[in-house]
Amino acid sequence: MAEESGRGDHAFPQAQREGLYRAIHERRDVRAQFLPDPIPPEVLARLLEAAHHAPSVGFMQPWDFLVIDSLAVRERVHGIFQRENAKAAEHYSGDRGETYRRLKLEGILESPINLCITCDRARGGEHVLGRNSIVETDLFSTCLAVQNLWLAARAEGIGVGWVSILDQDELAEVLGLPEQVYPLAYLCLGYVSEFLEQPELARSGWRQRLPLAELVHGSGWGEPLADEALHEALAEVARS
Ligand SMILES: Cc1cc2c(cc1C)N(C[C@H](O)[C@H](O)[C@H](O)COP(=O)(O)O)c1[nH]c(=O)[nH]c(=O)c1N2
Repeated sequence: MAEESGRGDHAFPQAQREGLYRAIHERRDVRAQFLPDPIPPEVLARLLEAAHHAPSVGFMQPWDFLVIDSLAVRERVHGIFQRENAKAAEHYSGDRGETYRRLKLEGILESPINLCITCDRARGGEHVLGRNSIVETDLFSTCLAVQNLWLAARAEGIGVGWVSILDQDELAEVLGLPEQVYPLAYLCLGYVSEFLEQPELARSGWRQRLPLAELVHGSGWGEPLADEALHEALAEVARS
C-alpha cells in the first residue's frame, strides 16, 4: 500500500522557496538599465529551456523563439515602435501627456539581444486537447513561456523588457513569420546596471500596485471571503 504523504512533503527546502519568491518579487520590466555585455550562449540556452518547460494546452508547445541579434532587424523594429508610440502618445494630453512622453518604454537597440516568442496557432493540428472551447489557450500557453523565461532571467541577473507598442502585422513581416504564426512577445534581454525596487510605472507616478486584499473575492464577484483567516493572512503578507 502506498504510504500516505503529508502536507509539505513535496515542498522545496526553505532557501529554494525563498529563491523562487525572490525571483517573482524582484523581476522587473527593464527598459533603461541595459548594459551592452553579451549574454553567454549557455545562459541564453538555460533561459530558453526554462521557457520551453512552460505548461501548454494539450502539450501543444505552440512557441518558437527568434533570437534577434541583427542590428538591421532591430532598427526596423525600433522604427515600428516609434511610429506606434507616436500614435499611443496622442491619447494623453496635459501633464499626463508630458509624463507619457518622458517614459522609456523599450530597450530595443540598447539591449544585446531581442527575442521574439511566437505562437503557432496551427501547431498540433485542428483539435488540440483542451482547446476546443477556448481557442485562445494557445496564446495563454505562450504567455506562460514568456513568464518562465522572465523569472529565470531574473535569477540569472538578466533583465527582460516586453515591448508591445508594435504593429503586429509589420513585425510579422519584418521577421518573415508564416501566416499562422503570431508574434506574441517582443522582448529585450541583457544584463543590467540595476533592477529597480519598484515597477518603473509606479516610480514615475503613472500607476500604483493595487491592494491585493481588494482583488480577492469570495465565491461570487464582490462577495467577502468566507475564510476570515485568509483575510487576515492577506493583510499580513501585505505588511511583510
Ligand atoms: C503583455 C505586456 C506588455 C507590455 C508590458 C508587460 C506585459 C505583461 N510592459 C511592462 C509593464 O509595464 C510592467 O510589467 C508593469 O509596469 C509592472 O512592472 P514590473 O514588470 O513589475 O517591473 C511594457 N513595458 C514597456 O515599457 N513597454 C511596453 O510596450 C510594455 N508592454
